[in-house]
Amino acid sequence: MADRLALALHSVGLQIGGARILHDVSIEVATGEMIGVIGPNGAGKTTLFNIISGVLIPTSGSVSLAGEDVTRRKVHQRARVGLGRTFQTSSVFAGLTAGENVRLAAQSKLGGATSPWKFPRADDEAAGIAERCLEEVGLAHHIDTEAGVLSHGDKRKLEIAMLLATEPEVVLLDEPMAGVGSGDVPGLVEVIRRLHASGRTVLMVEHHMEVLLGLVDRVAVMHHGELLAIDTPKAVMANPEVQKAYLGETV
Ligand SMILES: Nc1ncnc2c1ncn2[C@@H]1O[C@H](COP(=O)(O)OP(=O)(O)OP(=O)(O)O)[C@@H](O)[C@H]1O
Repeated sequence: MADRLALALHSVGLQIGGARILHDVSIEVATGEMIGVIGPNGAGKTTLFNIISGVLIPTSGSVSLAGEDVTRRKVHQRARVGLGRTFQTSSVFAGLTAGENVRLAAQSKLGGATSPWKFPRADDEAAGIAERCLEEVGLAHHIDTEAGVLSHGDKRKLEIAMLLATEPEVVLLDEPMAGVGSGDVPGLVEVIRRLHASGRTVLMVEHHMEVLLGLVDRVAVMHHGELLAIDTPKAVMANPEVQKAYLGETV
């Protein structure tokens, strides 16, 4: 079983000064599984993503990707092992077209120039990848549209296309629905569902509970820097400890 784990956190902790930010977090994610990460504000969800992606190094415990210990590896080294991530805030270049944005992401993977002023010819490999990835998120018709004029929902899809261009096996989505209008939610949900259906392993922090519960295989609940529960959506929502942690909030 261990060799089929896409991601394993073993007793991960993070202490900053006197503050205990994360404590004893252990999570095993099977290849192809989709996990939702929830928890009240300040519970440690973003910190957890930062530790998985290498932005932060834990002060205790270990992180493995596809069976490889990456605890002390840098962000770009983890990308090489197959980890990709989107952020809460948009990371697209507003002045470039959707196609150019994805080409830049593809070039970073291919090891080419990432400067927007040094595009290789349109028929190169990166351009092909860009077309394929935009197609996968349903944005092929926007290949020549300036990213800045896309709706929030389409910008989120574009970020996912940029992520796909780096060919990740494990994908971290940080609040993909944030700022997205209700009309754009179903389309974005469908893109995330396909991401999962294509066999990729997905971890998603999302406050939009209805969306999250309908998508994921399991839910990890963070509370005060600890993992309170990890189980199926149904079991987690029926868990009295989880309900107590959310007292005063709508689950
Ligand atoms: N560098 C740091 N130094 C001190 N405290 C920090 C640091 N980074 C995070 N924290 C604290 O750690 C806790 C967890 O923060 P984190 O951003 O991971 O929570 P979160 O669950 O993502 O919250 P939200 O839902 O509001 O985004 C918070 O109390 C935060 O103030």
